[in-house]
Amino acid sequence: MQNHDNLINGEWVAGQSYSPNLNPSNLADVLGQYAQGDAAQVDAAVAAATAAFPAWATGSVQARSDALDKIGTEILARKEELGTLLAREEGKTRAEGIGEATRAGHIFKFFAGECLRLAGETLPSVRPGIGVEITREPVGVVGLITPWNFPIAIPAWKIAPALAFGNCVVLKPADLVPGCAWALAEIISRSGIPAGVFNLVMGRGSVIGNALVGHAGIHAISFTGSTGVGRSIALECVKSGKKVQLEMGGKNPQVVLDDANLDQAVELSVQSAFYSTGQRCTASSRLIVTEGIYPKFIEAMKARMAKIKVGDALAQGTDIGPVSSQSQLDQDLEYIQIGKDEGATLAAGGERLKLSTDGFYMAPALFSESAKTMRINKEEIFGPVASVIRVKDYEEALATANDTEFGLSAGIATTSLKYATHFKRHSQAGMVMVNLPTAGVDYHVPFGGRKGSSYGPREQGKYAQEFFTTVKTAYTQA
Ligand SMILES: NC(=O)C1=CN([C@@H]2O[C@H](COP(=O)(O)OP(=O)(O)OC[C@H]3O[C@@H](n4cnc5c(N)ncnc54)[C@H](O)[C@@H]3O)[C@@H](O)[C@H]2O)C=CC1
Ligand SMILES: O=Cc1ccc(S(=O)(=O)O)cc1
Repeated sequence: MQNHDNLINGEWVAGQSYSPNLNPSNLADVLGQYAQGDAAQVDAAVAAATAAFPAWATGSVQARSDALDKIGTEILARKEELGTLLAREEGKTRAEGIGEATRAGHIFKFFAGECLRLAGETLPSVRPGIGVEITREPVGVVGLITPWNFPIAIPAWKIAPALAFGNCVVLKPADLVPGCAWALAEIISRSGIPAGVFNLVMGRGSVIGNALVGHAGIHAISFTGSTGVGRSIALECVKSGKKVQLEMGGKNPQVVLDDANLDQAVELSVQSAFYSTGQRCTASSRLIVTEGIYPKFIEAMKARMAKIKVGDALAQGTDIGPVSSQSQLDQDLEYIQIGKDEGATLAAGGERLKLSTDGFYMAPALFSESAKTMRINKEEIFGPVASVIRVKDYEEALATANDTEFGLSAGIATTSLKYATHFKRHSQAGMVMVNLPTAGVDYHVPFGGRKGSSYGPREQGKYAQEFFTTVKTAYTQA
């Protein structure tokens, strides 16, 4: 069984101990042993990044661009292998895994271009004879803390802009899925980037994540994960004056109006509620349906859900793989019980499935007759569980959609231009979809939410420079 080490200052460094990386489709399948680092390794990684920073920050942008392009090219060339690894360690289907690896490759190539386009401004001063230049400089050494649900795309979409804009990186991936992050680090280690510019320290959040957040040598933290951890990280960062960016939970609404195309509304609801096992921050978990279409919608959803094949993530024909871990499965099943106890009707699914391999399988669940005040409609479940809320009309649908502490993505299924236009303007979400699933975003445009979903500048696209650079204003007397 291969040991996978941490990458610090260009060297592979053994962990204090090693943890097995288990396949959630088949617990008998162990992908390998992955290093558990400690606070001393975080210190060493930050020291290496600090030493590498001056040359990287002021060096050739062509060299940065070439390295990012090379990383993207290798990921794309190996997308099937990496996608298979991803499916094996996280449990999304192989097709979804290959799609995610492809996204990661495109992200590196996108930022290979972006680093050449980083622009400033020159303005006349209000005082005669003086010029003003506004430029962007890297922030410094950044800590990137990533979750388990997108094990290659989320590391990619934090690493690529960080490096493109001249920062040095310490990546701490989710303990549950270190395999893709390690494979990415291995590719980056051969890209021509100098030692210390990129470092990988695997291990527990409470050890490695905590040490990174509290480290005086870290200038900024970019985090994706749960709301509780995100908020505690933000507090620590504010105390020590670090820049911070958080992508956290969602309770994304999918509105379906009477005038919607029923087949399309059902398909996009199934896609965004249940695909990737519902483990996407952009998944729809509240299906808000006007009363004229409600009965037909419930029946059509049940019929469509009966065709979903839950199975081994690597098997041909699987639509939905397992839940990622025992604790996530326990959480999902607990919410099924909570929904029943609250009086919602379990219209389909929700049971633990025993298949031919020992994995964390459950049938996607749909609650009907649910109320917006129920816990299943207020708290992020992060599994293949959705509930339908019946509303009178568009106005009630919009108010219900916005009645949440989160605001990541929101969707509407309608053939009315009037309602679509109004929803785009009045939804309190950072990303709005018309006749499209709430999950399914492009890699080259901003990603992020409002209210409790996100904090700090947007990720992705050219907007990523807001977080990974700092602005300097320079005055010159001619
Ligand atoms: N919005 C999203 O994309 C995601 C949301 N979640 C939500 O979070 C719940 C728990 O999942 P977890 O993997 O446990 O998420 P988490 O928020 O605990 O972990 C996310 C990352 O933060 C690290 N971390 C944990 N504690 C830390 C600390 N004290 N200081 C610094 N870093 C720390 C973890 O090791 C991981 O790398 C899920 O059930 C789901 O509801 C989880 C993953 C992604
Ligand atoms: O990498 C994060 C990520 C990638 C994709 C999506 S979506 O499924 O396309 O919405 C969400 C987050």
